[in-house]
Amino acid sequence: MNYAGTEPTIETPRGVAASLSVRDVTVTYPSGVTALKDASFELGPGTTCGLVGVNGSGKSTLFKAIMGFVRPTTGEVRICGLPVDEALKRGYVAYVPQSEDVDWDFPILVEDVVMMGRYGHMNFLRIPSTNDKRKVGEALERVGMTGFRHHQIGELSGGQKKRVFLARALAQEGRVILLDEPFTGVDVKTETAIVDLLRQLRASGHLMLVSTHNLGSVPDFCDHVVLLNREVLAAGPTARTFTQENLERAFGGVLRRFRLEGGQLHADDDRRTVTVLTDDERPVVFYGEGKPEDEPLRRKNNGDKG
Ligand SMILES: Nc1ncnc2c1ncn2[C@@H]1O[C@H](COP(=O)(O)OP(=O)(O)OP(=O)(O)O)[C@@H](O)[C@H]1O
Repeated sequence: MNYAGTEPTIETPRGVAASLSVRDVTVTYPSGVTALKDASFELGPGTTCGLVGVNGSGKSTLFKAIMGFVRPTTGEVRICGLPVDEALKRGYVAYVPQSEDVDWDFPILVEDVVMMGRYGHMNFLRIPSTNDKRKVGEALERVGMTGFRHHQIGELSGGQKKRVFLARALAQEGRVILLDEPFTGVDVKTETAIVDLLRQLRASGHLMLVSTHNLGSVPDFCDHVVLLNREVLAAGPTARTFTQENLERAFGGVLRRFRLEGGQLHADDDRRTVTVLTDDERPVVFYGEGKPEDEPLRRKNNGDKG
C-alpha cells in the first residue's frame, strides 16, 4: 500500500470529538451464555486501542454491542456522547469486519463496496453525488486500491479485501472505527501499511478499537489496551496495562513460560509466536515467526513506541 503523497485529504466530519464509553455492560444471549459481564472502559479522541483476549472472551460480542447488533442486558454504550442508535444514524461509527463474516460470492465491485460507506450521507434514492464519488476515490487511493476499483471484491486476496473495507470505513468518515482482526490473513507489508494508516487516523483525532490476537504488534501501534475475558480484566494506557501480570490473567491457561503461540491463541493457522518478558517492570515483547526464542525478528519495548 502506498500512502506516500496521500496524506489526510479526507476531512474530519462536523468537528465531533470521537469518544467511546462502555459502562457496566452485560450481554447475556438468549441461550443463557453471559458473554460479557459489567464491562466498563472509556476512550477518547486520537486513540488506537487494542482489544485482546482468548477465543470466546467476548471481543465480538463487545463489537456487536457497540454496533447495536446486540442490546446490552444491562449497562450502556455511548459513542461520541450519544446512545448507539443515534450515533449509528449519524454515521459516527464504522466497522471493518473479519473476512469470514462476509459473503464473498456476492457479485459486487470494489468501488461499490466503498460507496456503501457513503449511504448514510445520501438520501433514500441513494444516488451518489460528485462529492460521494470523490470521497470514494480518495478512500481507495488512501489504502492503495485505486487500481482495483472495477474488480469484483471476490477476486481479491485477503489483504486486499481488508483494505477495501478500510476504504469503506474511511469513505463513511466515521469518528470511531472498529476493526475486527485486521491483521489476520494479511502479509507483513499490508500489516505495516494498515498500522501506518491507523497512525494517520489517530493523528487526525479518530478513535480505533482493534481486536487482535497478534499480541506482538500491540505495543507497536496501540496506545491503549483492553484485556478481556468475559469481563474487562484491565484497561488503560498500553505501558501500564500490557504487562506480564495482566497478560497472564488474560491468557492464563495458554500462557507457558510467557511464550504465546498463535495456534494457542486463536483457532486459525497463524503460526506466529510471542515471548513476553519483564525488563525493569516494563513489558518487552519478542515477536517472530515459528521460534521466537531462536530468532526474534523484532524486539520491541513499550518505551520506544512511535
Ligand atoms: N449469538 C450467540 N448466541 C449464544 N452464545 C454466543 C453467541 N455469540 C457468541 N456466543 C458465546 O459468547 C461467548 C463469547 O463469544 P465471542 O464471539 O464474543 O468471543 P470472541 O472473543 O470474539 O471469540 P473469537 O476470538 O473466537 O472470535 C462464547 O462463549 C460464545 O460461544
